[in-house]
Amino acid sequence: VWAAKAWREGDPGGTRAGRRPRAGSVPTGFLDVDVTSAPLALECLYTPWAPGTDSDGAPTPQDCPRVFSAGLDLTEMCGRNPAHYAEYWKAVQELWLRTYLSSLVLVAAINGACPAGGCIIALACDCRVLADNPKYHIGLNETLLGITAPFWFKDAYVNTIGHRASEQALQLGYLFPPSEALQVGLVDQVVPEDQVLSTALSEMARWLAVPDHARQLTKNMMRKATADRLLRQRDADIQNFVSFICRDSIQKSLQVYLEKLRQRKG
Ligand SMILES: CC/C=C\C/C=C\C/C=C\CC/C=C/CC(=O)SCCNC(=O)CCNC(=O)[C@H](O)C(C)(C)COP(=O)(O)OP(=O)(O)OC[C@H]1O[C@@H](n2cnc3c(N)ncnc32)[C@H](O)[C@@H]1OP(=O)(O)O
Repeated sequence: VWAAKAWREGDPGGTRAGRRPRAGSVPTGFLDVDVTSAPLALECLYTPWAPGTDSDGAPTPQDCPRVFSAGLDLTEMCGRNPAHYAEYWKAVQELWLRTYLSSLVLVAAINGACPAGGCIIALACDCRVLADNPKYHIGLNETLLGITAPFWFKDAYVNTIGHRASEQALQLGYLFPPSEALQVGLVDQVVPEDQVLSTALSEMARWLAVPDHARQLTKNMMRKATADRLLRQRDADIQNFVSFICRDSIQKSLQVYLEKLRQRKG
C-alpha cells in the first residue's frame, strides 16, 4: 500500500512503516509509524500478514511475491488466551481505523493474493490497482474458515460493492479473480503485473492533484459514519470477538483450516 500526503512537502526519511509485530503488540507488521504525522511524503505500509515475513526485519513487497496479504495471522487467533485475543483485536481495529480515516491518499498496489484482512486493508485505501493474474484473488473468505466477518468488514464491503453482491460474496466466502473484482467494483483497475506500481503511482498523482483540504474533508464526510459505527462500539466488538473466537467449535475450525494450508504446501 502506497501512501502519499504531498510530494511537494518532501520526505524527511523515506519512511518505511512495516515491521514484524512484536509479540502482543500491533498485529500486523504495520503502522509502527503514526501515519497522521506530517510531513510524510511517501510511506510504504505493509499489510497484515504474508508468508515469509516472520523475520525481525521489515518485509518488502518483494519478500513475499504473489501475496499482497494473506489476511490476519491465524496463529494469533488459535490456542491463545482471552487477554491475548482482546489485545490482538483492539490492534486490528486500530489498524483499520487509522487506515480508513487517514487523511493521506492511499493507493493499494495489489500484487498478489488478497484475502480477508488483506482485502479489508485494500478497501480502506482510496483506490485499488490489482495485477492481472488469475491466482490473485481478493475478497472476504471468512465463512470458509468457519468464522464470520465482523460488521465493520461487512460495512466496508457493502460501501464498495453494494448490498446484494456483498451478501452473496460474504455468505459464500467468495474470492474474486481480477476480472470479476473489476466488474463488481472491488478494485478500480486491473493491469499487467509489471504495471501495477506505475499505475498506482499515476493514480496517486491524479488524487494528489486535487486540493488537499477539499479532498480530505470530502473523504472524511464519506467515511465518518462507517468509522463512527465501530468507534461507538469498540469494546463490545472486542468482547464479541473474544467470546466468538474462544468457542471450541471455532478454535477447531481454525485449526483444521491452518492444517489444510500447511498440508497444501507440502
Ligand atoms: C455472530 C458473530 C459474532 C461475533 C463475530 C466477531 C468477530 C468476527 C470473528 C472473527 C473474525 C476474524 C477475521 C479474520 C480475517 C482474516 O484475515 S482470516 C485469514 C484469512 N486468510 C486466508 O484464508 C489466507 C490463507 N492463505 C492462503 O490462501 C495462501 O497461504 C496464500 C494464497 C495467501 C499464499 O499461498 P502460498 O504462497 O502458496 O503460501 P502457502 O499457502 O504455502 O503458505 C505459507 C505458510 O503460510 C501459512 N499461512 C498462510 N496464510 C496464513 C494466515 N492468514 N495466517 C497464518 N498462517 C498462514 C501456511 O499455513 C504456510 O505455513 P507453513 O510455512 O507451512 O508453516
